[in-house]
Amino acid sequence: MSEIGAKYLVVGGGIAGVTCVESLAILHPEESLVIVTASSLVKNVTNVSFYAKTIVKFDVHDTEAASLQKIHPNLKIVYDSLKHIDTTNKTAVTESGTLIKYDVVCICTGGIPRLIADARKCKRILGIRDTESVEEFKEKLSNGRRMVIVGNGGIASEIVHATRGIQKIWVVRDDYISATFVDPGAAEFFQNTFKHNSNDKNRSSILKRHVFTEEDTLVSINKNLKSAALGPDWYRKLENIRNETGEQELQIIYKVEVESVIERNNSEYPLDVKLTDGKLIQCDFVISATGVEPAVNFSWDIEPVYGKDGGLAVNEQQETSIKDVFAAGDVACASWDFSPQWFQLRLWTQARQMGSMAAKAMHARITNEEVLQDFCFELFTHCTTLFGYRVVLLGKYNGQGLDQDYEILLRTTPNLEYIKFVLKNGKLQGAILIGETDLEEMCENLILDQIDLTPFGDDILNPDIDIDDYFD
Ligand SMILES: Cc1cc2nc3c(=O)[nH]c(=O)nc-3n(C[C@H](O)[C@H](O)[C@H](O)COP(=O)(O)OP(=O)(O)OC[C@H]3O[C@@H](n4cnc5c(N)ncnc54)[C@H](O)[C@@H]3O)c2cc1C
Ligand SMILES: NC(=O)C1=CN([C@@H]2O[C@H](COP(=O)(O)OP(=O)(O)OC[C@H]3O[C@@H](n4cnc5c(N)ncnc54)[C@H](OP(=O)(O)O)[C@@H]3O)[C@@H](O)[C@H]2O)C=CC1
Repeated sequence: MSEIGAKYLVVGGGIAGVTCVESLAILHPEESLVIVTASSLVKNVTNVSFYAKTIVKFDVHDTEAASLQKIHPNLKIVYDSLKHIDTTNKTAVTESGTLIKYDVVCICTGGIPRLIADARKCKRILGIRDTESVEEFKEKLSNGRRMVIVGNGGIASEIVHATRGIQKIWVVRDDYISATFVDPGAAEFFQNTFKHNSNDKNRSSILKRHVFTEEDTLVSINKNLKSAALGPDWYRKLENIRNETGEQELQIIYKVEVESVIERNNSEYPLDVKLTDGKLIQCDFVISATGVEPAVNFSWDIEPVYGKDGGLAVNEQQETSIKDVFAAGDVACASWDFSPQWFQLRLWTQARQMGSMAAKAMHARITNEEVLQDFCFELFTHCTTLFGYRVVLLGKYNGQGLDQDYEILLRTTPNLEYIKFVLKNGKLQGAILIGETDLEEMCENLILDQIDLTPFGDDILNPDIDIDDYFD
């Protein structure tokens, strides 16, 4: 067994692990650091642009792990998987038997797709996580005639938008699409893009503005995982794939789940998918885009506390229940008392923020300093692209956790923009900004400063009034 030692140990080469390494390189370049990564490619963030103080957009690429050595002269890279961690004696052992002694460790092992139940017995049910799974999906796409997509979050929305030349049956358990990210109004806004060409320059801008209340609007790695999770733009690889079947077709089936998937040998289609409403769909394969499971795929001398979602419970310093063991990214379950406008969603942004926070806290532990939680945890922010539109989500954008006690202010211009403000007691709690709204910074300020907007009434979203002037 080979043996190495380091002050800092980071496990996982996804965005959380790499950010942790990069931050430690800045905070403590003279100290020894080891990263254990199962893949020679790690994630790298570029083109960081700030829409506002906490609203950040960036690109994510694969890069050779060895390139990390350029930024950290004392970095050692172990190309292996963590097998066991002994938190009492502060040692970690990898699959091929390397023993690593550490002072502080950060677990960044990410997540794996949480698939529908029958996936265990059927190879035609696919999850999407990494480059390998996309390759398999591409192969199925180019030969398939009909696919069923299950789930109503980011991956399902992107697949529906990006795929062509195959029949798509999208099975969602909500009564509107893309429920993880948007509300029924925004879903309708997106669905117009299925019917109209959003690039049509002659579209008429009909403007609607209305104050809604809740009642009005809302119905109410593991060891086999060799590379990190994909991120923005992964679906572009799918855009040019067509098969011989011709026209694209999309059918959305609402308020149902998949009851069972059965393989058939002597049938036109190899799969029978039975839905909870009794309907039977025949198809070539099923995409299960049904969320993420934290990947705690190694053993411990002492089990740490887990969060409700199976992730490693971490406090505001990203430390687990075991001293000197930190965790960041999809594997972690945020278990502190959140600020009113923040909550956890497993996203690039949060993996990066947690990786950076963990590095600061690990450094503070080694140097006996105190560190406060980073400001970015004050406000939930997410910038993405859905159905070809820029989408910025801020704070409690869907009224999450606000009970029934909030108001919605909405402005929408079909095919152009959809703006939703969530207000409680006259103060902005969250916002959905779809399109080039240019309202990000103003919304960020209004949420963070909790300014009473009652005096402005509906003018806050009046397109003829430059609301920024009020606050200058
Ligand atoms: C298809 C897809 C599209 C996405 N699109 C977006 C998007 O548009 N915007 C967005 O914000 N987020 C997006 N996400 C989510 C985002 O990719 C994740 O939240 C983020 O990558 C998590 O980073 P991570 O570092 O925690 O985990 P991962 O990226 O999963 O990295 C974990 C790493 O740890 C390694 N590992 C696992 N176990 C071990 C072990 N025992 N020993 C050593 N190494 C190990 C893995 O091989 C991997 O390299 C998307 C996710 C998917 C799957
Ligand atoms: N543009 C972006 O920002 C993107 C982000 N991602 C991220 O990647 C990760 C994986 O994406 P994804 O898989 O789409 O996960 P998400 O968590 O975004 O969405 C999962 C969806 O599946 C539904 N679901 C869960 N279990 C079932 C089931 N048994 N039957 C039917 N529906 C079910 C969930 O419903 P319910 O909410 O009711 O549980 C939810 O609508 C997530 O962390 C996501 O945030 C992925 C792609 C794009």
